[in-house]
Amino acid sequence: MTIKFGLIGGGVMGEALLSRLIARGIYQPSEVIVSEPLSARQGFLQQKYDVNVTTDNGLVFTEATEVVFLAVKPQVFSAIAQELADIITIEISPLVISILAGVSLNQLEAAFPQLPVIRAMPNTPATVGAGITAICLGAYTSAKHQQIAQQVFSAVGEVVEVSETLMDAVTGLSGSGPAYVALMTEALADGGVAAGLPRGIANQLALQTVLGTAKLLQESKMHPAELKDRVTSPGGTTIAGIAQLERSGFRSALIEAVKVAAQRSQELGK
Ligand SMILES: NC(=O)C1=CN([C@@H]2O[C@H](COP(=O)(O)OP(=O)(O)OC[C@H]3O[C@@H](n4cnc5c(N)ncnc54)[C@H](OP(=O)(O)O)[C@@H]3O)[C@@H](O)[C@H]2O)C=CC1
Ligand SMILES: O=C(O)[C@@H]1CCC=N1
Repeated sequence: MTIKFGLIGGGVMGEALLSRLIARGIYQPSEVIVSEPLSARQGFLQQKYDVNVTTDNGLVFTEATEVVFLAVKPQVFSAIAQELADIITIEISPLVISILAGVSLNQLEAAFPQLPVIRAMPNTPATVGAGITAICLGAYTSAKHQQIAQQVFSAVGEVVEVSETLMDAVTGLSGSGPAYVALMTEALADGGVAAGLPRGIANQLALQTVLGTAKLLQESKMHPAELKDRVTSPGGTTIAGIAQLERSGFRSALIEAVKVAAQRSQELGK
C-alpha cells in the first residue's frame, strides 16, 4: 500500500497524533512511516500501531506522498534540515507540517524549498482528543493543504487558524498551558491535604473541580469573572481564598508565565 503519512520523531506529541489518526481511520497503519532514532522506541511504535518504522528521515520524505509531520525537538531542527538537504527535490512534494516550538515558516521554507509548509502548535490534551491546535499556512500551500491540516488536527481536538505573528503567544498559552493547569491541579490537591483531606480524595476533588469548571465555562459560555462572582458569597469562604490568591500574585504569575513562555518560543527559533 502507498505510504501517505510520514512522521519524523515518534515521541510524546508524535505518538499522540499517530494514535488518534490511526484510531479514527484517517490513515491505515500500512500508510504510515515513522522515523525514530531509538530502536526500543521504534519497536514499541511498530508493535502498538503496526506502522512502518525506520531510522532514515530521508526515507520518510521520499516515501510519504501526502504529509511529512515534523515532531522532533526544535534543538535538532537544523541538523535534520542539513541531513535532508540533498533529498528535497521538486519530484517530491508532500505537505510538511511542523509542530516545533519557535521554528518559523521562513526557517521551514528555507529548509524545504518550494514545499508546502504549515506551522502548527498543538497541545498534550491531543492525546485524548481534547487538544487545541493553532495553524498558520506557508507561502506554497493551497486550499487542499489547509484541508489536510484541518483533518489531521481535528482528529485530536479543536483547530484555529492564526497569523504567524501570534504563534509564539499561542505556544506560551495553549502549548505550554497544560503544564500550568497540571501544576495548579496538584497544588489544589496539596491544599486539600494541608487542610486535612486524605490524598486520594483531595486528588479526586481537585481534578473534578478543574474539569467541571472548564466544562461549565465552555457549555454556558459564561465569562470566567461571572463564574467567580457566582461562587463568592459575601463574607464567605471563596472571597477569603481569592483575597489570598491576589496577595500571592496568582493572576500576575499566570500572565507572566504565558509571556515568558512566548519569549522562550521566540528564542528557540533563533
Ligand atoms: N510536549 C508538548 O506538550 C508539545 C510539544 N510540541 C513540540 O513538539 C516537538 C516534540 O516534542 P515532544 O513530543 O514533547 O518531544 P519528545 O522528545 O517526546 O519527541 C521527540 C522525538 O524525536 C526523536 N528524535 C530525536 N532526534 C531525532 C532525529 N534526528 N530524527 C528523528 N527523530 C528524532 C526523539 O527520539 P529520542 O528520544 O531517542 O531522542 C523523540 O522520540 C517539539 O518541537 C515541541 O516544541 C508542540 C506542542 C506541545
Ligand atoms: O515546552 C516546550 O517547549 C513545548 C512547546 C509547547 C509545549 N511543550
